[in-house]
Amino acid sequence: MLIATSALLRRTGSDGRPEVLVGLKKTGFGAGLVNCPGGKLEPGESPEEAVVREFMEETGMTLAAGDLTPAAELVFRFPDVPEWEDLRLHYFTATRFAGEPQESEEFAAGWLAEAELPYERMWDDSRLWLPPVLAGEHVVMDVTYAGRSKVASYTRQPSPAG
Ligand SMILES: Nc1nc2c([nH]c(=O)n2[C@H]2C[C@H](O)[C@@H](COP(=O)(O)OP(=O)(O)OP(=O)(O)O)O2)c(=O)[nH]1
Repeated sequence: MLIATSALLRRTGSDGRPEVLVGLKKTGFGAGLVNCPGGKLEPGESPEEAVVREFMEETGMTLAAGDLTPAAELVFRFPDVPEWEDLRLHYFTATRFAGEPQESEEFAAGWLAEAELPYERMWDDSRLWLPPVLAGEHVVMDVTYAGRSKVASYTRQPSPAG
């Protein structure tokens, strides 16, 4: 199983609406989809350390590991795509960070109102777990895809974190 991390940064926009940092993944797995910066763990890294490194690499933004709040533990399975390994995603939220997003070779991030998240341009699983995460719930979910892009089934476990 591959292990990856990602994080959702949250702020209040100038018009008072809640905003999140999302962007277009330009290369590699999930290229062309909108999601949050993140990536696979490197050897010896904790999930929090990987989020800090990936945000610097992909957006130029500075996060501190201690400011990351665990928000979801997600498993994605692609039984119809043998070359795609199962993936475990440690997902965090944060409201403290430094800098503004800069476009990189891998990612083009920007701030968007929560109410305008483009679920139709995101991984199909996002619509299942992101709304409860935005509502403050901790989500533990196991998702199985049919083919490469559609969710076939999922289970949500009771979350130890409440
Ligand atoms: N199904 C699903 N997968 C996601 C979401 N967000 C997210 O980052 N992922 C997965 C896709 C990727 O495996 C991983 C993103 O990182 P990546 O594979 O590009 O890893 P990396 O930056 O280390 O890239 P590379 O150097 O290996 O190209 O996390 C999501 O919302 N849903």
